[in-house]
Amino acid sequence: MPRARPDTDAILSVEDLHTAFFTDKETIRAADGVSFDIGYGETVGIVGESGSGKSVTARSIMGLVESPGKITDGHIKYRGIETVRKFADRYSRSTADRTDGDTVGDDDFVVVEERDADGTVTAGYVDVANMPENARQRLRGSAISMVFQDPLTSLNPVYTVGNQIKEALKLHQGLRGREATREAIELLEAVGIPDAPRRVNEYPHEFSGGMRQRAVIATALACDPELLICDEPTTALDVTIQAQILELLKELQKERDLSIMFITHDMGVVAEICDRVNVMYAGELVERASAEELFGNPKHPYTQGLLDSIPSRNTGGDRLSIIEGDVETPNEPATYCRFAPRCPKAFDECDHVHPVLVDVNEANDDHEAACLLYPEDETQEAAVERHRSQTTGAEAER
Ligand SMILES: Nc1ncnc2c1ncn2[C@@H]1O[C@H](COP(=O)(O)OP(=O)(O)OP(=O)(O)O)[C@@H](O)[C@H]1O
Ligand code: NI
Repeated sequence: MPRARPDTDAILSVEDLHTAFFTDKETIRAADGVSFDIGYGETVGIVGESGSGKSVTARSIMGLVESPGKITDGHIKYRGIETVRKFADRYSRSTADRTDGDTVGDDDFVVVEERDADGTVTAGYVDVANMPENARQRLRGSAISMVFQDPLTSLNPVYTVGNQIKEALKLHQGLRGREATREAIELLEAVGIPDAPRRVNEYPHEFSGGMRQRAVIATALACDPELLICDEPTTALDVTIQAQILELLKELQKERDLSIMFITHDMGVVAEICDRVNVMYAGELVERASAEELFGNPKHPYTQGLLDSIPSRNTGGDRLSIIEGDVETPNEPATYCRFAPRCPKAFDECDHVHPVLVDVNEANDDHEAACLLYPEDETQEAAVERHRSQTTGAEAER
């Protein structure tokens, strides 16, 4: 059951997202029923091993899923009010004669929930999952902006760093000429690039790895986003530089009131930057909690395994243990626990019942795990029954 929380707390709500790749050989259910929220000004982590579906989830939000991939079901509700207003003016039907609380119907991707007395939209959302491509293009890189792992894929080697930032400024804020140059320099300074007035005229290859990633972040900020999606932004960098970039993101978040979705496979990085964490496995979220709670009190055997595998300083950086085996590719709808084959705590039912996210116990309503062991204060039988009934219920609805 999704937690009751006023909608307006979240700038982004992903609801039962299904994104699949249809290849000749197989269907890969890369995001298979993913739901989570990102609150205003919050940093939310998505963590999991390679192939668990983190990037596909991010690309779905950005409207960047490429063929043979497709969002097949679910909603991605973006509530940034400026954006909703812009889209409501442009796309929604007969906005003028709609009253408070009125929506434009289920199929529409702009939903206005509230207007004030003079008709200004005060609440609503655009549904990225159900947007036509032309609308998606307008959204992309404006309200939501993305920083990828490899800065070289985001920067074009034949243009100066400054020109790339200026291009974004022109596109999204209509700035040109000297005004744009001044703003580009300011952005480079904001991301901690020294000697910005000179470096603005340099090419990406003249920047070091860390400086390049700073330049990418500056470019992402050029459209003045409310939500920044970072997909492993520090993975290619050495530890010292990584720490600096994380510091920078924290500062920028405070200064610009950014919401951040942060993707990583590194639990150490999660601990460093995230307020809340979603743990992903084979296309599904298997645990979520505040970062403090997740690290202090991990409940899902997969999360416990991930935490045990954090390289420890005490062991000279050696991994304490690793989870044996690989993430399975989700080809079929899950009718069992996808982690069971690797799980040290698996029992018979894990092969036959699909676990759904449930509160881990009565006392804790902000910590959920998708594992038949929970709620832990119920008998094992009752817990299994709860998962069984919720899965069949959800399936029947479809
Ligand atoms: N373009 C594509 N065509 C076919 N399958 C794809 C494509 N992109 C991703 N997938 C599949 O979707 C699944 C999830 O991939 P995704 O890139 O989201 O994983 P990830 O969690 O981001 O992993 P990593 O940590 O390695 O970046 C994988 O099985 C992957 O093979
Ligand atoms: Ni990825």
